[in-house]
Amino acid sequence: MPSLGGWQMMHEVDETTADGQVPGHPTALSLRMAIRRFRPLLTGLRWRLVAAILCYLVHVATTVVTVAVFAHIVDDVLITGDLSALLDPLLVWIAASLIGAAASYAGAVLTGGVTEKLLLRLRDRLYVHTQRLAPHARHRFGTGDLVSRNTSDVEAVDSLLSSGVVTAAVAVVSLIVYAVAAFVTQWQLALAAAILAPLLWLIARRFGVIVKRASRRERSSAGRISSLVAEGVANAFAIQAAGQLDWDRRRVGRQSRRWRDARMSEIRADAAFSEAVTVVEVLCMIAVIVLGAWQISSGTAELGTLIALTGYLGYLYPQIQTLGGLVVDVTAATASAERVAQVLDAPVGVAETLDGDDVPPGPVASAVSLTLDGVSFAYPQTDSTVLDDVQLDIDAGDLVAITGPSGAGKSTLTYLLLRFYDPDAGAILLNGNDIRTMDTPTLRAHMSVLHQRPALMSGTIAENIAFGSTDVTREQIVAAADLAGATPFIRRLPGGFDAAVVERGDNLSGGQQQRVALARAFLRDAPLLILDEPTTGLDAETVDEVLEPLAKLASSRTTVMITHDPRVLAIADRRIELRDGRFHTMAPSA
Ligand SMILES: Nc1ncnc2c1ncn2[C@@H]1O[C@H](COP(=O)(O)OP(=O)(O)OP(=O)(O)O)[C@@H](O)[C@H]1O
Repeated sequence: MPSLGGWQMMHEVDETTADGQVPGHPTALSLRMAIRRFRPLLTGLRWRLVAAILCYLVHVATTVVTVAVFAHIVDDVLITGDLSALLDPLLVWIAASLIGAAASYAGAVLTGGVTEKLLLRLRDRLYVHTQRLAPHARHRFGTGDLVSRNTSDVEAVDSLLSSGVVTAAVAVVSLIVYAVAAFVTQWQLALAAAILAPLLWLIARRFGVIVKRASRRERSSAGRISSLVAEGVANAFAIQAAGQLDWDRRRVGRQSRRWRDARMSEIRADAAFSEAVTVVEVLCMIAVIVLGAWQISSGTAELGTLIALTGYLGYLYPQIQTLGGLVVDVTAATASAERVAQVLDAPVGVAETLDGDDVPPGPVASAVSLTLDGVSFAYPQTDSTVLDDVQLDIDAGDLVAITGPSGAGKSTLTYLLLRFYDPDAGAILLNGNDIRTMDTPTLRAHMSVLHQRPALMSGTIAENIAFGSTDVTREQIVAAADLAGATPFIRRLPGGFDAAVVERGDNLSGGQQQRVALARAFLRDAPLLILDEPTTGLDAETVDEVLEPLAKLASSRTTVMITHDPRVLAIADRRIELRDGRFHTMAPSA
């Protein structure tokens, strides 16, 4: 495993800059760029958005009708006292309200459908990309931060597209409709009301910038909190055993306070924006009422006209407010869009993995030889060579043990074999074929990997054994467990093969976990076995128990085994030490 420096363990690492950007992830997006970037997600959904907008416009039209009807009732019924003229406008009012309600409902359902579909698409794309990140890119983000980007940040992107687009389109068109209705009703009063409207727009733009800066810091802090919590939960026992609960609490607390400060900036800007808008609105209304009262007193306007105009303005101002709020919200959401884009822009293991999505594993050779031919490698954006022109030939069926000091590059070698990276120079050959010429799923179908800590998932024992194999029967699962010597302990579990395994297999002992992983490798039956410290952390007795099935598994396969354990080294055909970027053959007794 890549070593985690002591400094990192003891000090909180926060790479966030003052405005919430993370160095090394420089994807800064303006609102327009963010929309352009994610717009392809709307493919095939645009007509639904248009339909939703049309529905909302029908709703707007019905509100215009109801205001006009009310003005008519004031002038022709309430002022004149002619009750016989009341029925027709009332019927129109009721009909318009019913149509408006139905249209608004349809608009909400259509928008919701688009939103959910869009979220589904983005979540899927982001998660697949996250899972395929090159190891160095994954480490740079941190687990918790990636979780946060895959959950809350993804949702925020939606406000840029589906609901944002609908809300903006509806607000703009409604604004035009209400403004036209207001101008038709009484243009002088409408003009007085319109004079202050651009001020609202300027206020929204200004607050948008402030909120975006705060949102960036808030999102980045939220991601950092997720990372610290994920790390803390995973290391809870070690933290308590080392008496570091307080230290752990303090570092989460520090980040929580940063988050709170960023949230307070957002809250202050949001509240100030809302109040500024209200003040401007009140000024507009006062202007209209003063001017309207003067016109009525001088006989140039009727009461119904003034009521209709204030009615239209009553509908119009919320639209301006919505648009202004949208500018603020959507600008803030670009902070999340940036974080999602940063992951999507980060490098994956090898480019071919993305294209290999649906490629079924091709025919897998039953035996493979492995050659490292002058392989050199340095991690991207570093200049320290990990592997330097290494040469290795392993015949089909041989077991080669690789040892070497910490940081020598043993785990890196497994990354290269699995093609999370390609060598900078030289080639890795499987049966004489450069692995770069194979599609990644087929290449990986040739391999079983066993880690020091087996990758168990929540599910049942049987599901965990079957992980990585397709179309397997219960009999095959049991047979694999027999070969791994796992059946006795599995049978003792309540539920046997259907017993529950919790996240990371934490309800099984280290030896039991390793045997489930061995059973998994037996079942997968791949010709190349990669073992990365398979017995580290196991006591001597458990190592003895695991050793026999391990040797059995390796006996019919080509095996690369990273280990320092002398008992495990003893079963190897050859031992090689990786030191200073080169392989050094060790004497059999070493
Ligand atoms: N993601 C990464 N980005 C940059 N450098 C890395 C990365 N992962 C590992 N390294 C560096 O590459 C070198 C080899 O690391 P690697 O994890 O392969 O060593 P190792 O032999 O497996 O060590 P250990 O036995 O301690 O697990 C180390 O110097 C390490 O710091």
